[in-house]
This record gives sequence, structure tokens and C-alpha cells, in this order.
Amino acid sequence: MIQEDLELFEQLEFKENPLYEQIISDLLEKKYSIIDNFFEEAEVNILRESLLQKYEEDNFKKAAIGNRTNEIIARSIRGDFILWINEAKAGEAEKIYFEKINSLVNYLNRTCFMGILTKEFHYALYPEGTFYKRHLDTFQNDGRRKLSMVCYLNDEDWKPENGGELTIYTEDNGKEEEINIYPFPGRVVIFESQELEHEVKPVKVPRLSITGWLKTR
Ligand SMILES: O=C(O)CCC(=O)C(=O)O
Ligand SMILES: [Fe+2]
Repeated sequence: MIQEDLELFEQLEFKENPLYEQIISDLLEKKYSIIDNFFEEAEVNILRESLLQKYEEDNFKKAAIGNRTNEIIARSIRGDFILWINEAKAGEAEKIYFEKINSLVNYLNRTCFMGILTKEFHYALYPEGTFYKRHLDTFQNDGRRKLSMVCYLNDEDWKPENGGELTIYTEDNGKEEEINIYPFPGRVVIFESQELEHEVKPVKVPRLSITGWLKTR
């Protein structure tokens, strides 16, 4: 199909998506959205296996916090291990992930003129006893980060006692409020990267996720 036909086809094709509409209205209203079962159990299982296999193959690195910080300081801020995911080299598991993400990104760009041009994602594993202190995702010095997205890959019996809540700090009439979000499997949290400070509370058992950013140019 030539480009013009393709565009016309896409316009005709457009269908309102209630889930994506909910995400958009959440973001407008409170700057974050929590979506349970964004990924189905079977999808989460495939992604978890892929993460664990790569972790066991020793492909993960200690996450850093910018360039010149030393190891000890970094460890007192965040203790997770990460592996960046290259979409162009995505395996079967990661293809499942990107298919859903791209569908959402296309919808956001089409309906909200968000202008998301690039994305970056990494697997993350927080070993027992680790955390990520309160921060803004732009402290990575990346002003192009527009939306942060976290997808949890823990297994079905993740319990609140395991800790590892994502705490988002919001403001309600000038008063700070804490939103505590448990990393249940298949759950996705999306929030405004430039606006909301957040932290990961200490975990008592390894905590698995994919974290990423949707970026403007
Ligand atoms: O894993 C989470 O819930 C959040 C992770 C996070 O804040 C980050 O990687 O910047
Ligand atoms: Fe963060």
C-alpha cells in the first residue's frame, strides 16, 4: 500500500479502546494510572522466564545513577540489577511485550498528540534487601522522558508482606499523599516522568519487572 492509502486506511480503522481511554483520563486527572492484568498470566510467565534465564546467564548489571557516582553512593540509592532490552533484537518473549506497548503508544500518539518518538526499556531484578530511594526519573538527566512505565513480572503468589511497594508521591490540595502500589504480576503502572517522585520500598524476596520510558524528541 502506498503511504496515503495506508493513512486513510488507518483513519477508517480507528476504534476507540476503553482501556487506553481509561489510562488517558487517569493521566490527565492524577498523572498516574494503574492497570491490573495489562499482561495476561501466560504472557507474564513467558516474560518472567526470559528475565530469569538472562539473569542466570549473568547478563544483568548493577544499575547506576548517572555517571560519576561511586559504587557505595549508588548502592545506598538503588540496589537493583538491570538489563536493557533492544527492540530490534527482541526474542519471542520480548516481542509479546513490545506488541502491546506499541499498540498503546500508537493510540496515545494518535489521540493525544503525545509525540512519543522513542522508547527505552530494561528488565530489573531487585534482590532481597534492596530498594530504590525516592527520586524523579529525570534525575537521569533525560528531559525527554515523558511517561514512565513499570510492568511487574512476579509470580502469582506475591504477597504484600514481601514489601517492594512502588510508592508514588502526589499532591492533594497542597498536602502530600502517598500511593502504595504492590508489584502484582501483570500489573502495569504508568506515570508522568517529569512530575511524580516515587520510590521502591525494600523487598524481602527478589522482585521482577520491566521498567521503561516513552520519550519525546
Ligand atoms: O520498579 C518500580 O516500581 C519503579 C522503578 C523505578 O522507579 C525506576 O527504575 O526508575
Ligand atoms: Fe523511577
